[in-house]
Amino acid sequence: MKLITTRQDLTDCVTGWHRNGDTIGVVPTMGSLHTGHLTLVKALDGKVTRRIVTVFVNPIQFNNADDFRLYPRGLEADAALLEKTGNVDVLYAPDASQMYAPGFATRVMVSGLDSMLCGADRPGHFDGVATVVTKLLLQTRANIAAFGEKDFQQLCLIRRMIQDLDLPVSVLPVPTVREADGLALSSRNKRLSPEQRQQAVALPTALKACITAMKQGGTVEATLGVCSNALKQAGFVVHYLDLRSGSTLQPTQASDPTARLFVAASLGDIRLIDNMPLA
Ligand SMILES: Nc1ncnc2c1ncn2[C@@H]1O[C@H](COP(=O)(O)OP(=O)(O)OP(=O)(O)O)[C@@H](O)[C@H]1O
Ligand SMILES: CC(C)(CO)[C@@H](O)C(=O)[O-]
Ligand code: BAL
Repeated sequence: MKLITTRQDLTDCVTGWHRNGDTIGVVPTMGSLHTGHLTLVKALDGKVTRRIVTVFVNPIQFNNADDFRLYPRGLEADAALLEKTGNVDVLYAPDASQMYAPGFATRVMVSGLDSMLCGADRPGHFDGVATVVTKLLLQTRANIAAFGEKDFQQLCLIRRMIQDLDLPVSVLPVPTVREADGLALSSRNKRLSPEQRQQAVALPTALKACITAMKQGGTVEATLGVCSNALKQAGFVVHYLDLRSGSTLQPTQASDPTARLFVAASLGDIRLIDNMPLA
């Protein structure tokens, strides 16, 4: 595996690959890699001949300076983990000056999807995501890009953006990878204290209980209320808990076959998200 940190070296590399008839898969990440990320890389098996993992903690998608400052980082450990998996050709880890030259003034905005759920909670977040993902897709010239369903709203928004901008790349969605107790793997989990880690299991547990209650005929409003209280009792501050249509993320009913339950909630200053389909 080659570590590339400049745009020019990346361009040279992918230009050579395309000339040789290779197809390229990319897994965009913010590093501090875990099994969820490795599952995204594995999902590219048999679909492409070259694989790139990008690691870039994108400053413009953070609406909270402390969240950016405290975001877990560790490029050496990330490189060692990817090296061990043996199926990554390039780890692309640009620094901020490679991505945002002085005077950088452009934003990609996906209206509608960017202002609900996490977008309402984190103003500007999805403009930052859409902008950096556009740049990473153009820089890597990827044919396929893998994204996790753990960040389901991000996945919907990126699909919309790729379609709207005619970007020549297809999206590979990957189901959420979970710990044995159900907690979705997430880089921010590394910031949880042992006590918070125990509390955190309430997140998937409450979602599952909520889904069961809705399937048994409980009204959406009442069921969400019970679930929200369970989370508060476990020590969470709940930012949103909502049932949305799986394609457009509009509010929906339990009878909708694409209905998904979405949650964002914090333990201390650590904000976690999760989602599960009803069906
Ligand atoms: N548990 C998981 N299962 C499947 N995909 C995941 C999982 N965790 C992260 N991903 C995906 O990996 C990609 C990179 O995500 P990112 O680097 O932000 O990691 P993360 O674990 O989501 O961190 P955090 O949410 O704390 O920022 C995204 O497409 C994300 O959806
Ligand atoms: C897609 C992404 C790498 C853009 O910075 C980030 O939002 C993430 O890791 O999900
Ligand atoms: N995985 C989502 C990136 C973020 O929280 O900024």
